[in-house]
Amino acid sequence: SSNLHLHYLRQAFDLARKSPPKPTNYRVGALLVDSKSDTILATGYTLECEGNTHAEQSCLIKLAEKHGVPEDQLGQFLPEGTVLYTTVEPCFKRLSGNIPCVERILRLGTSIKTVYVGVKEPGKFVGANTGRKQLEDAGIEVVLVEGLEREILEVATAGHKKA
Ligand SMILES: Nc1nc(=O)c(N)c(NC[C@H](O)[C@H](O)[C@H](O)COP(=O)(O)O)[nH]1
Ligand SMILES: [Zn+2]
Repeated sequence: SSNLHLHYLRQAFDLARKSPPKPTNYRVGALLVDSKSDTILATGYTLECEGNTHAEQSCLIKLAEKHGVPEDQLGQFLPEGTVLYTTVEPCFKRLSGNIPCVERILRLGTSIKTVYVGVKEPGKFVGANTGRKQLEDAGIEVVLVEGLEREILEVATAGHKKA
């Protein structure tokens, strides 16, 4: 139901506000949820984990650490109904050259079945984000959850100089 999605997206939004503002990225929050048991498997926000990390990436790193495996081996430990909530859609390209989160999601196989997104990525850094099609082509559903767009973008761009 949409208010359940909004409930989790609001939690992701609260996480985004913990991210240190930078002019070169967005402040994003994310959650991995087991939709079958309604359990939060991991939380994450931009720059939470060591290095130049994304919110989604931080969720995966933390959960992989919990299971004692490298991030790219996490697929086997994710329950069937795992879903990802992220305030900004997963990146498909990063100006830093780091592995994009769409690729991090795809290499886990089909364990993540749906990605719930608060807003599409603005074009500022990498132009139009084509990640949604990559996910859908791999059988992963991408759902835009409406209602927090303005707040999400305000927090995401807080480190950018005012236009
Ligand atoms: N979904 C998402 N989660 C994040 O945690 C984050 N920071 C971005 N941001 C997307 C943006 O395109 C990249 O931040 C820039 O392309 C710079 O790349 P780096 O972040 O330095 O690797 N997007
Ligand atoms: Zn990313």
